[in-house]
Amino acid sequence: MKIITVKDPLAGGKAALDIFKAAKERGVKTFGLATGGTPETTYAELVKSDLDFQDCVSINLDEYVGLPADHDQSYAYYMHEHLFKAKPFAASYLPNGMASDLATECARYDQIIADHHVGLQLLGIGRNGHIGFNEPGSPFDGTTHEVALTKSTIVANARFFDREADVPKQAISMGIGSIMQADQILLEAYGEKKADAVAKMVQGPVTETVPASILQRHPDAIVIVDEAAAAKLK
Ligand SMILES: N[C@@H]1[C@@H](O)[C@H](O)[C@@H](COP(=O)(O)O)O[C@@H]1O
Repeated sequence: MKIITVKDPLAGGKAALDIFKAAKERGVKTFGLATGGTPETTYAELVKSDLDFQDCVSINLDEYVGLPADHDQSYAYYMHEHLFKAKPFAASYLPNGMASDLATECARYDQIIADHHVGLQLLGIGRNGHIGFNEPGSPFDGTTHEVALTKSTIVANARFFDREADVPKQAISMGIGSIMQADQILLEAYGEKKADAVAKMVQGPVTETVPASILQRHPDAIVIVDEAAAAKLK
C-alpha cells in the first residue's frame, strides 16, 4: 500500500487528480467511482481539469435501495451533480435502487462489471472500515449484493438527510471481490473520524471485520489521507 499524506482534502483532491491523469495517460477506459463527502474535492479537481471522459465508462460502487435517481440523496443524483453534468462519460453505470427484483438487479450489475475491466477504482472508507457499502463481515470474495446498512453507517450518513429516519436501511453494493479486481485502487480518507479505520486498514490484521484491510493484499493500492485521518498511523 502506498500512503500519500496531504495537508487537507483540497490537497488530497489535487493528488487524486494526478492519479486520474496518469490512469488516462496509460489508457484506462473504465473508472470505478465512489460517492460520499470524501471524493468531493477530487471531483471538483476533475471538473476543473482538461481531462475528457467521453471515451470512457464509469461504474459506481453502490446505491441506496428505494431512492429514485432524481432524489437529491441518491448516488445517481450525486454523481450527476458532482461530475457527470460537467464531465460526461460514454456510459455511466450505477445499481438501480428502484429495481423491483433486487437479486436480478445484482446479477445485471455483475454482468456490467464483467464486461468492463476497471482500470482505476476510487474508494472512500466508512468509520467502521466499510468500502462501498460492504459492512464489517462482508466476504472478501463477494459480488454485487443487497446490504442491510449498519446503525453506524445510517448515523454517519444522516447528515445528508433531513432526519435520520429518512436514511434508507438497505443498499445495493458492488462486492469486495469485484472491487479487488481493479488494476489500481485509490482510497481517500479525510478527518479525525476516519483515523481509527485508517490505522486498522493499513496496520491491522487483514480481516473481514475491517473490510478495507483487504487492500493490504492489492498489488497497486494507493491511500491518500490528510493529517487528521493519518493521526493514528504509527
Ligand atoms: N457508501 C458510502 C461509501 O462509499 C463511502 O466511502 C463512505 C464514507 O462516506 P464519507 O465520504 O461521506 O465519509 O460511506 C458511504 O456509506
